[in-house]
Amino acid sequence: MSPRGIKPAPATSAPLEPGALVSAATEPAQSGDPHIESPVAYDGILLASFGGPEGQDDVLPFLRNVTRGRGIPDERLEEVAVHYRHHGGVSPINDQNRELKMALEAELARRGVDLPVFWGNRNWNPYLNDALHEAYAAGCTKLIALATSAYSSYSSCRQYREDFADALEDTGLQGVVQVDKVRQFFDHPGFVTPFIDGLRDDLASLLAADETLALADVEVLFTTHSVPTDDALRSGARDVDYGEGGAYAAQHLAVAEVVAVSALRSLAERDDVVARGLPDRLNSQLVYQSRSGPPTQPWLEPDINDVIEGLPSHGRRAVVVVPIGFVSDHMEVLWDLDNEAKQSAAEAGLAFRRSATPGVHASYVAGLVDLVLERRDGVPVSERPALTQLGPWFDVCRPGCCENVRLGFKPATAGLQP
Ligand SMILES: CC1=C(CCC(=O)O)c2cc3nc(cc4[nH]c(cc5[nH]c(cc1n2)c(C)c5CCC(=O)O)c(CCC(=O)O)c4C)C(CCC(=O)O)=C3C
Ligand SMILES: [Fe+2]
Repeated sequence: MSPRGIKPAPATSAPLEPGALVSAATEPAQSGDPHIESPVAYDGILLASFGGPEGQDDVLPFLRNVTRGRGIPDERLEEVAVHYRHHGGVSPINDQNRELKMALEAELARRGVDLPVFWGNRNWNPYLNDALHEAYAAGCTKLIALATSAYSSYSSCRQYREDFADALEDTGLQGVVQVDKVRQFFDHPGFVTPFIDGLRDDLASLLAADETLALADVEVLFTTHSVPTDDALRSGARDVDYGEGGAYAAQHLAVAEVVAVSALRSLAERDDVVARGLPDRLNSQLVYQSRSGPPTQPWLEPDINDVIEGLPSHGRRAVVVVPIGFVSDHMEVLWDLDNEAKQSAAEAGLAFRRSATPGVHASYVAGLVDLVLERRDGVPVSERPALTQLGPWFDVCRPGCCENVRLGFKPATAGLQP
């Protein structure tokens, strides 16, 4: 799929202060400019991820890391641990990142780009501290980070930036090593294309498996991680109203629309599909999964399982779940979708497909390299690919971006303070 709609910034729905786009960037991440349009001599890539346990003995220490500072008792953590216990205490996420690192290295080599990749996690081995030590030992002091998280929210944006600042302090490398971060890439064609391909293939496969089924009988559920509504409202930039659910929801809704329209357009080229009747639009909606936190705390809704349960009363006979919030098949996908959502669909008598995540899809890997090079080379904003009106997102996070009021202010790299 070729990138459609490469268009000039600024985004209509994310107004900036007057003059904010006039870029005279000499100072990368400390600049007041949201986009850096002059080259920066990065000498390494920091692949930053969540991390996960790799055996039963790792599970509790890992969960204590994830929830540190929030005083959650071990017996409550054991409830969450069930998902990991069931899979031998092993999260698939680390192997997925090992594969991604190798795929990035291969793509960089193919393009003749001489940038080493250092991998570090927020919550498990290898930690961000390890990656920074490794980078510094290799002589690298200007790092551009790729976090395995595409959207704007505390968990998917700011928490990474805070943890970079923390790791720089821990390692004594503050002021020695610079850590910038590529823009949130929710609407980058490299990230979106695998979902379009996946939805197209899953719809075609549902039709092939049941000759009485039409596209009008199918509901497409675009799913992402629920977050506290407080966090969602503060996602993006302070002083910009992105509507209910903040930038987090707005970005997902915009991506869902692109994926639905593009998959349908691509199915319209297939005679076997057209013969079964082509609707003007797919039936689709955005749903949320994997909520945690106390029941009294509002999180984004509706929950995917509640929605699946109600689908038969709307005449649906099949469901395709498209995990647009996730970059790979980690535990949230394996447990909450391939296990729970699939079960909900079976109970509702619905045929079920779960679309692929980007993983190491060639377009995703190439897109991540493009994101690094657009910063290294200072590609003008008008030439950066973005499939929604919200992007291309900021290189330098705006003041207050994705802040967390419960945890309070913490220093962060790659953005403007506070
Ligand atoms: C938006 C978002 C993403 C998507 C972006 C991205 O992909 O990064 C994500 C990813 C992930 N979340 C993961 C695991 C966990 N997340 C937790 C807790 C939480 N996540 C949240 C949000 C998100 N999380 C939130 C708001 C909380 C509550 C914390 C609070 O109350 O402030 C907890 C604690 C226990 C619990 O609360 O359930 C665990 C164990 C794993 C690893 C999976 C594996 O091992 O394969 C991954 C990739
Ligand atoms: Fe999470």
